[in-house]
Amino acid sequence: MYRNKKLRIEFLENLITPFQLFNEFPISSDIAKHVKKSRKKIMSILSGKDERLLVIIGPCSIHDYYSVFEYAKMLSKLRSRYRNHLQIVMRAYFEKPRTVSGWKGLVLDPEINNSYLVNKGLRIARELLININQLGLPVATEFLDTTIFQYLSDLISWGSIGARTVESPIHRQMASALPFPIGFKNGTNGDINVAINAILSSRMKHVILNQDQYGKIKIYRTSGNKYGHIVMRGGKKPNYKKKFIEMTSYKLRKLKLPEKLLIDLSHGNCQKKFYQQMDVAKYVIDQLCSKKSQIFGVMAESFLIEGSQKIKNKKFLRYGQSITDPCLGWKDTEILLELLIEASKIRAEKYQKVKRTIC
Ligand SMILES: O=C[C@H](O)[C@H](O)COP(=O)(O)O
Ligand SMILES: C=C(OP(=O)(O)O)C(=O)O
Repeated sequence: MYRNKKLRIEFLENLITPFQLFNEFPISSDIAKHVKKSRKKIMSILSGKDERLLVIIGPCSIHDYYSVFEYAKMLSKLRSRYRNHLQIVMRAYFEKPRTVSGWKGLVLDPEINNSYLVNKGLRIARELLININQLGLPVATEFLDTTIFQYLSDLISWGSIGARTVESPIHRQMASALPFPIGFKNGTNGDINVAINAILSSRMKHVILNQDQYGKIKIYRTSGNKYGHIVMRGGKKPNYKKKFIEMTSYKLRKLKLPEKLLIDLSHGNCQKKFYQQMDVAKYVIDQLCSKKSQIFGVMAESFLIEGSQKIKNKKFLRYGQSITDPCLGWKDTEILLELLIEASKIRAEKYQKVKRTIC
């Protein structure tokens, strides 16, 4: 085995190229059209042309193909039923940023045993992304390793830069290259300014070093992404309440940035108590119904079975339950979406009334 004694590294194996993976799992023209359309719809919601509520929902992380695909099939039915009022996008998170250490997600370690079969992880992720999109369900993911986006981003409609990487220039620069809206989380300590700086930075052109389809490292100029926005995810304390929304809006307004906010019902906002996502949702719904709000969407963590389980041998894991943050179960997911659809309807009615009065 190759070891470079001058560096603290040990060679494991060659990474497949994006070209190899695209050949094994090509995107059909129908799926490409669906992704393009979904991105446009999210952009329209962000620019205020589309009044529907954006709902980004799904497991905290993906560790198993079958349970996630079962969840996707159930969610896609609700997406069709609620399409007039909600734009539902499924969370499919394959990379997990850790506060200190822990399982790094399906792409890095698909066997969940520190074997780091990254090529296998990429293949599973791409196949799953194709099949979820095939259901007509757009997909959201977090981009963590700056190499990975070349393999999967053609199948993504909304991306996230997480609370642990939002201050990283490299991640902001990567966001400036991505052709879809990006949600920047506030920092884990609750700092909003790091996310606002990320929005500003990702709107600019940058130069990045990255591989091409054949694995050759190139120097690229990015064109900037005008669809960056903030995701309020709380910190040590929640930040979904009115005073935080108003304060963040004010900061955005002063910088002439769109006053558009997405509320993460989970993470610091539910203080990792999964059921509190429902309480956060009820508060946000009140906000949505009471006046024309800056909130254009919400994010929730949900899976087939509520809660979470400890990581153990893959064979003994409970089917459909998170191995990272605890999630709402399917029943509560249905209830949550019903609540959100009511809020979206009330909001749309009010908006129509205002429009009619103006006319
Ligand atoms: O979203 C998942 C987790 O909150 C994130 O990966 C951090 O996890 P950790 O604090 O358990 O490492
Ligand atoms: C890791 C996540 O969130 P955050 O960066 O807000 O902790 C997540 O959404 O899975």
